[in-house]
Amino acid sequence: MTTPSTDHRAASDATGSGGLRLLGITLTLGDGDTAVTALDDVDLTVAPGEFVAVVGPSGSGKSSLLAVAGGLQQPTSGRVHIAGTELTALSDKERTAARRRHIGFVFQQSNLLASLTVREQLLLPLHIDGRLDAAARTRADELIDAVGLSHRAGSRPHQLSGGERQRAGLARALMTSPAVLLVDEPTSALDRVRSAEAVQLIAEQTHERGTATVMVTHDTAIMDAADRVHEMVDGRLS
Ligand SMILES: Nc1ncnc2c1ncn2[C@@H]1O[C@H](COP(=O)(O)OP(=O)(O)OP(=O)(O)O)[C@@H](O)[C@H]1O
Repeated sequence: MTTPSTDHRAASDATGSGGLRLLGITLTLGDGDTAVTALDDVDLTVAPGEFVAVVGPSGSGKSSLLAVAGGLQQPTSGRVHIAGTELTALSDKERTAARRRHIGFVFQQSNLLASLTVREQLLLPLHIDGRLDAAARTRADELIDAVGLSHRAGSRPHQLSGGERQRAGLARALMTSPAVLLVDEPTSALDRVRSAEAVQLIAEQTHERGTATVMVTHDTAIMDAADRVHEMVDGRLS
């Protein structure tokens, strides 16, 4: 039997200095006759500073992959390592804390808080962590500018278009420079120019800040911007 310290070393070795690693991930959803193998023995390593795109038909398991990689869903078997920690070995409470600290999510539904302005959405996570300083405020303003929302910094979600809400969600996810960034089809509500800008921003932040980024997409322009493209078919990644 290994000691906790040995386990920790093993976890660090699996990801080097950070990044994301999925090892032998299987996810079965539903029971009995209706059981579906959403993920079938998936291995994926994304190094810090690497931008990986995952493409595949509807129902192939792409959203399940992001949910497991981000600790939102425990796999049926296999291990997830993020930033030197084995996410799948943590308690629910520890996993929630690790998720807040290390992972940025950009989902199609931006999940913005209705009562906060765009700028407040970005500052809130740092405020909760007691890390809200002048540098954080400057970074918030830079990111709001980078996603083209400077004129909307004081607006609340109901005053924004769908594309603007998505861009605010992207800026918020980048705010804490997460070790791992998980993006679900970020461009569906964006026009082509905005979409290219959003992808460019994600690629830049990935490379500059050493983020391990996984983006699920159907968009060939995004595939061109990615360092690597994997295909998902019937829960298997190739
Ligand atoms: N709660 C659930 N219970 C049973 N099966 C599920 C459940 N959620 C998803 N599935 C099934 O798991 C498989 C993978 O779904 P998933 O949402 O990961 O695919 P996807 O590639 O993201 O699809 P899309 O591109 O349409 O969003 C599908 O066959 C889906 O029907």
